[in-house]
Amino acid sequence: MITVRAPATSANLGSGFDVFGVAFDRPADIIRVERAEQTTIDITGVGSQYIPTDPDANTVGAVVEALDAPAHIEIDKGVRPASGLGSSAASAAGAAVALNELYDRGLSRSELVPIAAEGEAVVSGTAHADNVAPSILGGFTIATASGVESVSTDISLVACLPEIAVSTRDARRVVPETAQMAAVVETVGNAATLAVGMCRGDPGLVGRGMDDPLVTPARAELITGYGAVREAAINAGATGVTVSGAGPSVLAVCRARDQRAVGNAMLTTFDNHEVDARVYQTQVSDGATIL
Ligand SMILES: Nc1ncnc2c1ncn2[C@@H]1O[C@H](COP(=O)(O)OP(=O)(O)O)[C@@H](O)[C@H]1O
Ligand SMILES: N[C@@H](CCOP(=O)(O)O)C(=O)O
Repeated sequence: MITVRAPATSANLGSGFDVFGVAFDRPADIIRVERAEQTTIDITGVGSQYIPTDPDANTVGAVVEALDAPAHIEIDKGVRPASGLGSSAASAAGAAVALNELYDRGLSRSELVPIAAEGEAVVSGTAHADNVAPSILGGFTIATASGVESVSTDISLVACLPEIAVSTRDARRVVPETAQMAAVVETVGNAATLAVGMCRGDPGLVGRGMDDPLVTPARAELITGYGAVREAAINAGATGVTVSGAGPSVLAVCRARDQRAVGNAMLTTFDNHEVDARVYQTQVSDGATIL
């Protein structure tokens, strides 16, 4: 049996829609795989009652197909589904790393990224790799059609998960199909600023580079209290705030000393809007580990 811990992730980071991602130190999914004639899936943990065990509908099933690696797969969910924290991706990433090891396929971590992304196509309709890349490689990742880059960095994060479910498939439907050139120029500038900030470990630059006029405004509408939560986090010291992935989690970047205040401000503000929430104080961390 092979056991892998695959971390939650946050994709987009505002200006990097479908491209940027970061790995968290927690929460994480635990994936156990054993060789079998037929693929079967058992699921426990947070939100497991909402996740299909049919391999054709579960993200890990697509990974089994792509690696031709039938197995009995146990998924212990630490990452709530429909959270904006890469829940479906964590399972796919963990399965890719685990099955590659179990069947001795010899693929590199980078080669596993497009394979795990096939799982995302099952649930959201698009094989976007911006969650599976950091869950497999760790750090801050840039996933494009021509490959994936990863840098490790020391950046503090606060992710606030409200008790609202937003499916990635639904949240992709509100993404505008066209964009004004001025908004594209602004976004490119912000994305470049963010990438430099990650490389320098500078939360001020990362936060400044998170602003996004293209996708985030439409997604923010799906999250009760988003505007007020964002403002409260900034007032508490966050250097940037955006929708995490497709939502409903809200992601803040800050200095380590401000993490607690930022998290409390976000929780209190969701509570003022009668939304229960929980907070993860985390930092950009390593990718999947074989235990
Ligand atoms: N292994 C899995 N883990 C989590 N969700 C899964 C898995 N396989 C399929 N799903 C389905 O994917 C959807 C959640 O994925 P998604 O909407 O992308 O949310 P998230 O942002 O949490 O990844 C749910 O409908 C869930 O049933
Ligand atoms: N780029 C994707 C990311 C979805 O992330 P998730 O954590 O919500 O699954 C998108 O924005 O649709």
